[in-house]
Amino acid sequence: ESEDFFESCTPRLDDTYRFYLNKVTGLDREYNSGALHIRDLLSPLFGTLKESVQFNYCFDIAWMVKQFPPEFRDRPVLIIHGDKREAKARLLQQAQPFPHVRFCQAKLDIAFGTHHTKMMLLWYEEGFRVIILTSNLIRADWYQKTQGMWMSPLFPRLPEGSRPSAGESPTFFKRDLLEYLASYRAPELEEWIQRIKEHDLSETRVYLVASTPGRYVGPDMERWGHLRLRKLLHEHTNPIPGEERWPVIGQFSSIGSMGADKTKWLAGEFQRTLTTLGKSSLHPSPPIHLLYPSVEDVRLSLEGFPAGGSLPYSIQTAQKQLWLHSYFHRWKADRSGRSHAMPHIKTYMRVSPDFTQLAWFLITSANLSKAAWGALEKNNSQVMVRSYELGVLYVPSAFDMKTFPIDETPFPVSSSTSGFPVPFDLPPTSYSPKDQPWIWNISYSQEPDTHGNIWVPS
Ligand SMILES: O=C(O)c1cnc2c(S(=O)(=O)O)cccc2c1O
Repeated sequence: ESEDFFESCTPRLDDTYRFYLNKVTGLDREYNSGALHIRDLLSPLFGTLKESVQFNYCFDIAWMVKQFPPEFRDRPVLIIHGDKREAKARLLQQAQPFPHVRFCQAKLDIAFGTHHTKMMLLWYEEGFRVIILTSNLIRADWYQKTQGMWMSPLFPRLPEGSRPSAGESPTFFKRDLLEYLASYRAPELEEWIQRIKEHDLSETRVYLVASTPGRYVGPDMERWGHLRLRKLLHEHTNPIPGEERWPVIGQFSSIGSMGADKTKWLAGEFQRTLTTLGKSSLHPSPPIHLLYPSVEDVRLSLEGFPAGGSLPYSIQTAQKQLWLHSYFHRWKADRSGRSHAMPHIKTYMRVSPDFTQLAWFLITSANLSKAAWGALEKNNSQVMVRSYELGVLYVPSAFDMKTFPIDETPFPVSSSTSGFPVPFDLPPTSYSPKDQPWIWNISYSQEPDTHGNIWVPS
């Protein structure tokens, strides 16, 4: 059957978790075995493309078109973006030479909201595939950064006349994806909602964790953002003896305003979510490790200081929350050969005290920000979400396991392990007293970066 054909001749991919890193230019080949470039994702080896949708934040349309193989380069592409006014005009102008590229502007009616969601809907002759990822559609995001993705199986078409609810997965991924797409209330997405209804998504083993802008009350509060994550952890994980010693890890590439102290959001509602395990009413305070690159990590990276152009932590925000930086750990990823490939991936997880097991793992577009995850308001009777975000949650119960063993040597990829390929080194490395978090709008001119340059933002 076509899936076997494609799986057999696609690059040898571990397809237990379907979690992949982007290829990084300049690494030993072993560290890119099992990693994927955008041209791999769009290759005929994964399907005979008919049409696609690209949800993203930042686009280089001419570069994107070139990533499709020649035989698919004129297939219709729908771009879902959040640009308005002049930015929208510039984006549409980029596609002037490409009549097969169309646009849909996502509604952003709440201030400071952005369309961060990164997803590919790929409609093939053979069926349908979904990819949820962290990379923008620009060359720099696919060159020398650490990025990740979840790639769905090939979803076959349902037999004619199947009920729309057919093809549902044990994780209700089909219902949840359709509800997310419906939340755009965009006419251009109607035909895609219909197409997905006609396919069998039953092999999906991840839960969708999405954010869509709005103010939510009552049961709607648990549909999006961190309260959605809390609900999934409550329902689909189990309490662990000694769970107060199981650290939480948050890893991200940008940081919003967290308030004057940790009780305002991070150690309050957000920590309550990240420490949820099953229906235990305990509210443990396990260690929380936050991974965000230091100035030295950026200076010594493959890209050098320009890597910091995608780590937009501003001095205006940082100076209001110096308390946050005591949680920070460096970006160190020798296990994937990516210690010098700055992270644009975002991951959150709960690990065992000896860092050999996972209680759950999330890859998402969501950075450490209230805009992305949502914040409770009105005496906790309402939650406000500003941005579109999208990620997938792995829980052991969806893989008939109690916990995920961690694969400490994920590269070169090998089909033998059943371990989860956590992309960075565990345990995390705390900042040294001299380390400072990378801030993108101040100067660094004391020591040159790997390219011999200094950083003087305009
Ligand atoms: O991937 C994204 O969704 C995303 C969003 N925003 C970014 C910004 S900024 O809009 O916050 O200034 C600055 C640099 C990189 C960014 C980025 O990579």
